[in-house]
Formats: sequence, C-alpha cells, structure tokens
Amino acid sequence: MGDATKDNSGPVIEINGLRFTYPGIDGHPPPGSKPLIDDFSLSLSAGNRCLLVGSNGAGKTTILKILGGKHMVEPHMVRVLGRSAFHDTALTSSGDLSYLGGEWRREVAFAGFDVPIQMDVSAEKLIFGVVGIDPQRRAELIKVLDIDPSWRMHKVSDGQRRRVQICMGLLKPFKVLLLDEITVDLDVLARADLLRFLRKECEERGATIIYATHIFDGLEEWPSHIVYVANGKLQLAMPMDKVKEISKLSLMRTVESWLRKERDEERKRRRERKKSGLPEFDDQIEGSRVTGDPARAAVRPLNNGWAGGRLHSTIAGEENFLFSSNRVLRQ
Ligand SMILES: Nc1ncnc2c1ncn2[C@@H]1O[C@H](COP(=O)(O)OP(=O)(O)OP(=O)(O)O)[C@@H](O)[C@H]1O
Repeated sequence: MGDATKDNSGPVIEINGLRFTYPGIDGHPPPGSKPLIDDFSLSLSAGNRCLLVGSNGAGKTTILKILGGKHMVEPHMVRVLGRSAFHDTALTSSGDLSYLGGEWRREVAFAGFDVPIQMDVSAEKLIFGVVGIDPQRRAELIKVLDIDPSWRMHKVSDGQRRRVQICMGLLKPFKVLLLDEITVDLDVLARADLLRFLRKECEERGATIIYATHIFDGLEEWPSHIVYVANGKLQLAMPMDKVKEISKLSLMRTVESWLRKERDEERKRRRERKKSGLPEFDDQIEGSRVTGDPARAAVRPLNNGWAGGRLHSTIAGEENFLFSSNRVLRQ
C-alpha cells in the first residue's frame, strides 16, 4: 500500500451486498433456492494484489466471473472502475478489465473470433494479431514468458501453450485483472517471472489484481491482501501484513488452517444432522447453495485462531482490514 502510483480517487472494485444464484433452464433462479453467493461485500483500491482463497466449490470462480461481467447482477451490487461490469461492455472491450480463466483456458481471441488455442498457427501470428498494442509491452511479455514466436500452437506443450495465452491476455495494459488459476501448467521459473511481472504492474501502474488459486508456491510475498470465501460468503479480507502479524504460520499453512477448520465444522454439522435423523448432505438445487436447511443458511462464526481484530467494512483504505460482515469470523 502507499504506492506512488496509487489512485486515491475511490475504490476500483466495489462489491455491495452481492447475491447471486445461477439461473435454471428457464433463466430464473430455481424456486426455493438460496443464493449461492450471499451478502458479499468487498472493496479494493488501485494497486491492490488480492489473493482469493477458499475450498473447492466455495464460489471463487463465480465471484470472479461476476466481476468480469460474465453473469448479470444488479448494477449497484458490483462496480468495477465505477461501472457495471455486466452492463458496460466497453469495460472489457477496452482492455481496462481483463478476466483470464474459465473458457479462456481453451480458447483465444483471434481475428475477431474465439478459436481453440490448440490450432495450427504460430505463437507470433497470435500475439502480433492483437492490434493496438505497445510494441515495448509486447516485447517485455514475450521475454517474461520466455516465448519462442515460432512455436506452433498444435505442437507445443500445455505449459508453452499456456504462456502464449497468458501473454495475449496481458497485452493490453489492464486496470483490473481477474485471474482464475491460470498458472497450473507453468514451470516454477515461468510462474515466478509472471508473478513478478504482475506485481510490477500493480506497483508501477496502479493496476488491481484478484488472483484465485490453490497453488501457494512462491506466493508468500506476492499478495497485498487476502480474501477468504467459504460457502459463497466472505469470511475474511485483510492486508497481508496484518495476516503476518496475527499468524506465525506460512501463507499456505495459514490458509490450510482456515480450510481445515471449515471442513471440521462442516463434518460436525453433518454428523449432527445424521444424528437427528436428517440426511447427512444438504439437498442441492442446481445453481444454488442449499435449500430446506436453515441451520446451514445461517451464518456460523468461524474461529480461525486469529488474535482479535477490529472489524471494518472496506479494505480499500490504507489501514483498514475487515470482514464483510460483523456477523462473520468474530472472536
Ligand atoms: N454454471 C453453473 N450452474 C450451476 N451451479 C454452478 C455453476 N457453476 C458453478 N456452480 C456451483 O457453484 C458453486 C461454486 O462454484 P465455483 O466454481 O464458483 O467454486 P470455486 O470456489 O471456484 O471452486 P474451485 O476451487 O473448485 O474452482 C459450486 O457448488 C458449483 O457446483
């Protein structure tokens, strides 16, 4: 925090009481469903590098897709650069907002179309096919990702193909970048160099990045903030220096302790359900979290062994660290 380039004019990303349910086949939330994402609020500033963590199915991808304008929510619930990501398509077409994840893993934009990344074409043709790019930035990315422009995309390895894709996704100087686990195929060096480049983008240009991942190698010093989501609810959002103050464990061990606690509580809840004659697992309604289970729907405070901290409603500010809701994670 406190970067010279930091734009203090207001939050770059604002999530206000977000609720979301995947629509059913009729385009509406299934009757009786509870929101998959519920009461989720978060605020990030220019220059923030935010690590988004949570167990499988916690809702990380869904949140990133909503921020990336891929799912419709009410405009006031999600503001990116002061605009609605879903309704203002110029946000993504301009390159100000970039989302790398999901379908992006299989396809790449080429000559105005989304084409399979594994087609018979050279890396050079793909990379230089993106128009209006600063040649210096392009050259830097090719170097950072150690790309040989003569690679044929149908013949290279998964990791090499991924490097080309990442390069293409980063060519435009984004203001907000949403990364949904894009580094799985990268070797240790490529990943380290990419993380360094991304950090520089935040520090020098004031870009804001949210990165969802399960891979913690080399991440210890990368994030400026960490956000932990469980069952579609924000559990914790905090600057990394505060995390380090209150947890003596490594980043990976810290996150592991949160997820272990969450899983233990979930198992306990299931045992209790079973004991009282209820089905062990919740009923699932497609696109929603659960139904018919008020116990699960209620917010259960987690105790992750944190020393007491003040609860705030935003992390956009310098000193703030917060939990989205005072009901959550209270000591
Ligand atoms: N298109 C969809 N329609 C209905 N439900 C979905 C859809 N996509 C995801 N879900 C459900 O939403 C929940 C959250 O999924 P999401 O992909 O956001 O989790 P995640 O935290 O990214 O998980 P992971 O770490 O495994 O990638 C899951 O229970 C999943 O089954």
